Amino acid sequence: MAHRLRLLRLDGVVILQAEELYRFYRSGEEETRALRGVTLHADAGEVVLVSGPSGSGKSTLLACLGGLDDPDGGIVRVDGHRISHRPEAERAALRARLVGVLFQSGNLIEHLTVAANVDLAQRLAGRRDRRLREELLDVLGLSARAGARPSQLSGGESARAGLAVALANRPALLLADEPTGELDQHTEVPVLRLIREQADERTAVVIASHSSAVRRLADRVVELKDGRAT
Ligand SMILES: Nc1ncnc2c1ncn2[C@@H]1O[C@H](COP(=O)(O)OP(=O)(O)OP(=O)(O)O)[C@@H](O)[C@H]1O
Repeated sequence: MAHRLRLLRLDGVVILQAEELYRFYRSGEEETRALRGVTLHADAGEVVLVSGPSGSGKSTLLACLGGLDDPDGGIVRVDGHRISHRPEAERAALRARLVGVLFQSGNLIEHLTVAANVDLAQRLAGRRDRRLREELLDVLGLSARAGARPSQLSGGESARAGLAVALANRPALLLADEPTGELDQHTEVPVLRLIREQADERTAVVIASHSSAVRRLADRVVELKDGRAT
């Protein structure tokens, strides 16, 4: 099985194409050059780790890749669709359909149950797939917690519920910013296993992380330094 999946990963279908991204933050006379010409590609089935010191631009890069932020220069394409340089509503619609986003700040809506959070992610993409929802909750060990609200979840359960939401539409691209940052080694394992399995289903995965377990999982590492990829 592992062999077959490894072969699938080698066929080089480019899912993410980010070319020469620039992002500057300005406030008064101050200018922070968060991204200075970053180019990054990810293939179907590939897990790319974005690594680098604090402030090197990792979160800014991931936000631009998922259309949460718009770069000042350069272009981002996901599965052939340009997601950069569009009005926010268009970026949001493309993101809902093509990109799963798992950020540390959380992607769960507090007043909705875990199941309703997954449903909402599907509705935003114009879909409804109860079976996939049940499958995700089952694989993530959350079936018994489907009716719980985010505030009632442990840290590990929250991370897994966030992943269920990120994967609710079988995204072409999964972006994760420190997905296991608040987890201990024990709870990190199932989250990373599911990310690997998702990649094996041909999703391209880009993860920003300091975790050595994520580094071991990655097929490729891109180092960021002062807004540049080295
Ligand atoms: N909204 C913002 N306004 C102004 N400057 C910002 C903003 N967001 C990020 N920056 C600056 O841009 C640079 C890159 O920040 P970013 O958060 O992308 O780095 P990072 O590598 O993700 O850091 P960390 O590992 O600490 O999360 C930093 O100098 C940061 O202070």
